[in-house]
Amino acid sequence: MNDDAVFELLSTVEDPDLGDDIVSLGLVNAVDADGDEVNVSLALGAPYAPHESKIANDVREVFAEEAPDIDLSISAGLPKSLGSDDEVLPNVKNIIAVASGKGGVGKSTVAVNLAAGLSQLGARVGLFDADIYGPNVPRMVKSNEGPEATEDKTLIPPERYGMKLMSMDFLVGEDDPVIWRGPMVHKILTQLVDDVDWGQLDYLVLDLPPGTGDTQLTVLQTLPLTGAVIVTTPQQVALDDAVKGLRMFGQHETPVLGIAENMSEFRCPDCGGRHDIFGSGGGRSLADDEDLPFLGAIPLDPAVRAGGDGGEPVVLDEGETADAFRTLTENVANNVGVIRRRHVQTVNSR
Ligand SMILES: Nc1ncnc2c1ncn2[C@@H]1O[C@H](COP(=O)(O)OP(=O)(O)OP(=O)(O)O)[C@@H](O)[C@H]1O
Repeated sequence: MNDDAVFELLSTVEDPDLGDDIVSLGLVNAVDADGDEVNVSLALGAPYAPHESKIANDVREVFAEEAPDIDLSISAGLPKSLGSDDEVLPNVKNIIAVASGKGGVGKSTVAVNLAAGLSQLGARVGLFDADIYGPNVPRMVKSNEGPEATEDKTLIPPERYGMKLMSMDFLVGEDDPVIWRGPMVHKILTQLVDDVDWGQLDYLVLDLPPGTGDTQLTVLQTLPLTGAVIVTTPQQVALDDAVKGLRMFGQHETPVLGIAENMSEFRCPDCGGRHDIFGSGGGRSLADDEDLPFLGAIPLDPAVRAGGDGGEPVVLDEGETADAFRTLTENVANNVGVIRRRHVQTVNSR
């Protein structure tokens, strides 16, 4: 088989999001056909995202049907020319910030379950609790041990549920009130990023503090974010604040991966009824109004709080709420993939 024949087969594989085939979109980095052996390198940027796995599977299927004798191997990754030349976190493929306009809407809960969900899919994940004023991620994953410091003062993050963890909570006592001024926020955040040995990661999930203050600004200015997930509850006050968060990311040209609606409906374990305690559908209509993806609705479920307090993310369980978190995780990963592939496509079509 020669390169042209390989390209012809590849051009029958459609991208599920971008509405064209992978060859026309420029998503084939390279083809190496040598007799019965064919290597294909695809420009995929969101490891374990279901839609990107589907693209790779579709390629395998086309070869299995049309050229069953070929020994096919597929590698995936962004072309080198597009790889980040950022000095900051060069071994981290994607950085996802989880943000909310308003406090208490479940942003940390979503960040923890998203990170655990990505890890459950098979990805290499880091979870960075950047909520310096109220770091509660360690409790939500029951991580009692802090990082270890090596001789050259690098911090080795502890691991829970396969995720590498870093939190302000490891550096200050749990009950110490933290009062940081702007420049200190900047210094501590850059240290937490630079001095930590994250290793190779597919996704680093950041739990930002609520609102649009110093920390958010510092993160936007210092970290090469892939995109942001905005968490809101369905009621109007939360939605109004979520819009402010959206605008902040817009001003810094950070893509928004979508809107997640938390504490959606309450499923009463006693009467079996469904109650909209904070209203309903607000997250979805915000997403529609802003022309952004809706990532999913997480029910108001006592198991979520118990999971948070008990240190076991609900996404790792069974049931409807766990399924809702899994759907959210998959949608986030798929949208990371869309951002990555669209970038490849744009650069290729220049
Ligand atoms: N879907 C849910 N069902 C039930 N309880 C929830 C749900 N989501 C979050 N909670 C609970 O609500 C509380 C607040 O959640 P969380 O700490 O994640 O919010 P936050 O937006 O990160 O808050 P902060 O503003 O302090 O950063 C926690 O006790 C959490 O367990």
